[in-house]
Amino acid sequence: MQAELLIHAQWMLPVDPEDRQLTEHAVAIAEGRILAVLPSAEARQSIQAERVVELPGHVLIPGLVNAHTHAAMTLMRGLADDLPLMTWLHDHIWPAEQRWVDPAFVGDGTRLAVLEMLRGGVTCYNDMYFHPDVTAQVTAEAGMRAVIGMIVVDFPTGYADCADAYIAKGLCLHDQYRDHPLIRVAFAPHSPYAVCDAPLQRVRTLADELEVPIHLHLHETHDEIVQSLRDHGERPLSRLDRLGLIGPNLVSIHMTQLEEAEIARLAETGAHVVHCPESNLKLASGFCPVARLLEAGVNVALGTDGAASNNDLNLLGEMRTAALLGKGVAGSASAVPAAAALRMATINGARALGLEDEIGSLEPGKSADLVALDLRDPHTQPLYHPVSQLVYAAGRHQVRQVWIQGRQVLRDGMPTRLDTAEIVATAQVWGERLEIMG
Ligand SMILES: CSC[C@H]1O[C@@H](n2cnc3c(O)ncnc32)[C@H](O)[C@@H]1O
Ligand SMILES: [Zn+2]
Repeated sequence: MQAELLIHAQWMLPVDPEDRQLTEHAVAIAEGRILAVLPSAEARQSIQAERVVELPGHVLIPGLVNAHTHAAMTLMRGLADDLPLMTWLHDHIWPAEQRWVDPAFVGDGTRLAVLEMLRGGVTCYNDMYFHPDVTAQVTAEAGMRAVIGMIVVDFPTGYADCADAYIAKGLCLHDQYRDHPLIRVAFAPHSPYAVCDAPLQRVRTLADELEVPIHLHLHETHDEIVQSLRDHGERPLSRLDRLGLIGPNLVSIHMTQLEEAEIARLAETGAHVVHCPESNLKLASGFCPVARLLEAGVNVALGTDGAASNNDLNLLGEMRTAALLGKGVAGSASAVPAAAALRMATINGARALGLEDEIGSLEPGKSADLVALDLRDPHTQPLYHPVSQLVYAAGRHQVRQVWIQGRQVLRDGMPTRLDTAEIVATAQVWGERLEIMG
């Protein structure tokens, strides 16, 4: 068999249906796709490769999927800490966005986010932010994969002035990226409290027509439920159900407030949940019942949320937090085991975004989106189970090599297509501006 690239790793976690932990295996790649996953000894005999990479002491995993973020908010990292959601949003973040967010802000903030995520082994992210055309362009230039939100809110911003205008701009973006190999789009109405019934119904119709996901914040806090009961006489999930939005293309973010019947409804309709444990902890929003959702058969993915409420875009850290918090919330040490956390950060994210056939596991036919971490550091030794070291002990500095569609975007810890010094210097200029102008 001929391959362009053959990667031998000491350990491999393919995130296949059996959750295998492989030793001394190789991945053969051609035209950006995985041709085969096989024992290294066999690969050395049967595969003629143009390039061979040896990774002793490394674990090879599928690229991580950050299933919910606001990439450009990296420029607001640390701007308003230690506040509850509504104070944080209304008194700090939304005023700062009205003042500062323009295409230049989004371009520079997204570049910083893409750099941070690639260095942390994230190869695909699901975004919701203003000027998504800029987010898409910066991401594609960096060779990264993303699902870009066609955002909708009822209020005017520098990006659009009413819900119909947001939708119109989103549809242009959809047309622009129709056949792009790395960029997909999804509808991203902010939340049930920021979008009224008519545009939500329009989003549902268009999402069905275009076969794209609907990505929105949902049941993030107890206050959101109280407000919906007051304004609509029903809980947000019930309102969305009545409007026809609950189904297999719904990607619901947060879900910290859930009753048993609601969990059953999510399972029955095939809706997805994205758990953002660190943002939920930092804003004291509540606890997503991850173990109960998984048990009920709901697909649960993982997201960081934006860097203004986390404050990093570290999906390795998010896996660890999800595994630890999942046990605490369920009152069971066997809830959300390491392998489940890894599934949430890979294949479950891919499934939520409609990319399950393309990414999320190391299986023949899928895109070669791969991450290698060096586990020879003292704090990941000795090694009994690679998945345990990966989820409970490894850090982002151990991410050494990253490929997306077989193209190397991180080599020996250094980005191949981004200028780190320039991106950091630009972020510092924005920091000074935001700090001085208030
Ligand atoms: C319409 S662009 C996205 C919008 O969402 C805001 N945002 C960031 N994090 C959260 C969160 O956890 N809950 C609700 N809204 C959030 C962001 O600042 C943008 O305005
Ligand atoms: Zn969010």
